[in-house]
Amino acid sequence: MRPVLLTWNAARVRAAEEPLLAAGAPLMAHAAFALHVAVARELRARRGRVAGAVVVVLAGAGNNGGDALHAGALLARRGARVLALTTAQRWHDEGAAALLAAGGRLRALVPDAVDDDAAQVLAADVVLDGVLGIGARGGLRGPVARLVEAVAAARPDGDSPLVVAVDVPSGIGVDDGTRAGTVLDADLTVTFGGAKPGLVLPPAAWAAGRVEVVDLGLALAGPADVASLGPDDVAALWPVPERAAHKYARGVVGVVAGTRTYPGAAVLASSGAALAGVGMVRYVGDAGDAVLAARPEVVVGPGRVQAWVLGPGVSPDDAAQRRRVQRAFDGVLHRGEAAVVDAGALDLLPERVGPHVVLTPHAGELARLLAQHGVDVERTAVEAEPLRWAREAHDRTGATVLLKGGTTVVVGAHGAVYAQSDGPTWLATAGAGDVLAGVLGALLAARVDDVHEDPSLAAALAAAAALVHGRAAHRAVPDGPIVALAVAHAVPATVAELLRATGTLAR
Ligand SMILES: NC(=O)C1=CN([C@@H]2O[C@H](COP(=O)(O)OP(=O)(O)OC[C@H]3O[C@@H](n4cnc5c(N)ncnc54)[C@H](O)[C@@H]3O)[C@@H](O)[C@H]2O)[C@@H](O)CC1
Ligand SMILES: Nc1ncnc2c1ncn2[C@@H]1O[C@H](COP(=O)(O)OP(=O)(O)O)[C@@H](O)[C@H]1O
Ligand SMILES: [K+]
Repeated sequence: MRPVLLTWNAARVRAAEEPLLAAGAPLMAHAAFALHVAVARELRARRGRVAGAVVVVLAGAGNNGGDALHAGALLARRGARVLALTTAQRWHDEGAAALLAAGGRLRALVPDAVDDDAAQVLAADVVLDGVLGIGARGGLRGPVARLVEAVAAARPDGDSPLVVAVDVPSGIGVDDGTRAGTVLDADLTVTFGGAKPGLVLPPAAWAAGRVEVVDLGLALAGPADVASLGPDDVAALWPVPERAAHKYARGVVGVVAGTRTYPGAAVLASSGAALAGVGMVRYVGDAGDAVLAARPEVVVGPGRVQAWVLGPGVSPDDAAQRRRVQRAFDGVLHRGEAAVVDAGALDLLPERVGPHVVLTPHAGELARLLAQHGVDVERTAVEAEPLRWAREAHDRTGATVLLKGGTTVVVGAHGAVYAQSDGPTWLATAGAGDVLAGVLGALLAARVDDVHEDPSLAAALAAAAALVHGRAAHRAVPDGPIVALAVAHAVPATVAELLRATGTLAR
């Protein structure tokens, strides 16, 4: 299983490259060699051999183009028919010379015949996207932008040719995960020295395909800029009961969710918490009958808790539930109880809280929350720059922020940032967020003391909850429609599988 994927901003990668380049390390040769090995492997898997394969290299002006041209040269030496289309006024001289010496061809894109060039690209077995790398400023422009648009339009299902992005898909926001204009969606990204944030952050990450990191021996020290937890990491974060454990020691979650008229959210949030493994779930509200019918182990009524799940299904006109949410916030502010703040509780959030409070908005809710703090931003703008706005919400509230979406972004204390893409798109269904809130509540209840000791842990737990939630959806129904309660029911087996795989067993 995959361990955590760490990513570093362009400036940090460059800084780490510098001493090696100064010492004469052949980084580009190394990068290009690894790139050609990956492409050769894909070609062999697809068509049996490299010789005779048609390879188109899109080569920009910089070193990214140099990597692609050198890899093209190595493929040409193995018998591939390689054509490089240069996309700028200049190109990497050494890379171009190597390609020509190996029998490859090179010519400039024809601005007036973009459709002809697009046809060439579409007829290839593989395309190397080496237009822009970490030196990109903004998106693709000019003829290459039109070429990529034409190719994308003719390749709606991401079919042939295989697209391999060199270092990053050209034109993505390398550090912030934005997508300015058209990007050629890759099947595979071969990235050098260390992964980049844009390869895991939405929406750019969706253009990266599978990501392979080529180790260049860079000393990338200190915390990563953005991390993406893998299944391996969850076992270390998950609270596995000790032999001496009892239910109170394992943590109690208090759920303030749902109403008598809308009990569903209460059931889903309570189920998420109970099935994630917690000492006890207390439900506080008017939907106790429905909760007990679904989950007889839940205790209905107030009492001491370590963490709250506040807000799923709490409507603005339910004064009683809103009072209960506010009472819970007293415990959060004065007794250090942790909390997951979702949906209807978001507009009751105190002005300033700590990172032991995790907000779980989707993009629309985040826009509304920011509006409460005087920041005017539309939902679509949040979707275009999730990291930026999740960070803004963290800075303004002090809370850890888990922004839900196709890729979930978490921003927490001490610069902790995670991006998780674990769930199927079927997960975008009513009530799925309520289950996630419950699962996260269970983790916070069990580990609230650790969170107070290391506030950035709340972000890691939020990322772990998103990972388990996403994998539970896959397990509930592989490749098909799911309902929220089925996701909750798949959580125990999902956790068991992750713990087993790492040899972490309860004592
Ligand atoms: N420093 C090194 O020796 C290494 C660099 N490597 C490669 O080098 C890349 C970085 O190379 P560079 O610094 O040359 O940068 P890039 O190759 O990303 O591109 C820089 C060039 O593109 C132009 N440009 C920037 N944004 C543009 C836009 N939106 N439209 C059109 N043109 C634009 C710039 O003016 C410049 O000429 C990495 O991504 C990686 O692929 C690897 O070979 C590993 C070693
Ligand atoms: N395109 C998508 N692909 C995968 N997961 C998604 C996608 N869109 C949303 N999700 C996930 O689905 C869940 C939906 O939660 P939410 O919007 O809160 O719904 P609800 O409030 O009805 O429970 C979240 O976990 C979110 O990350
Ligand atoms: K590229």
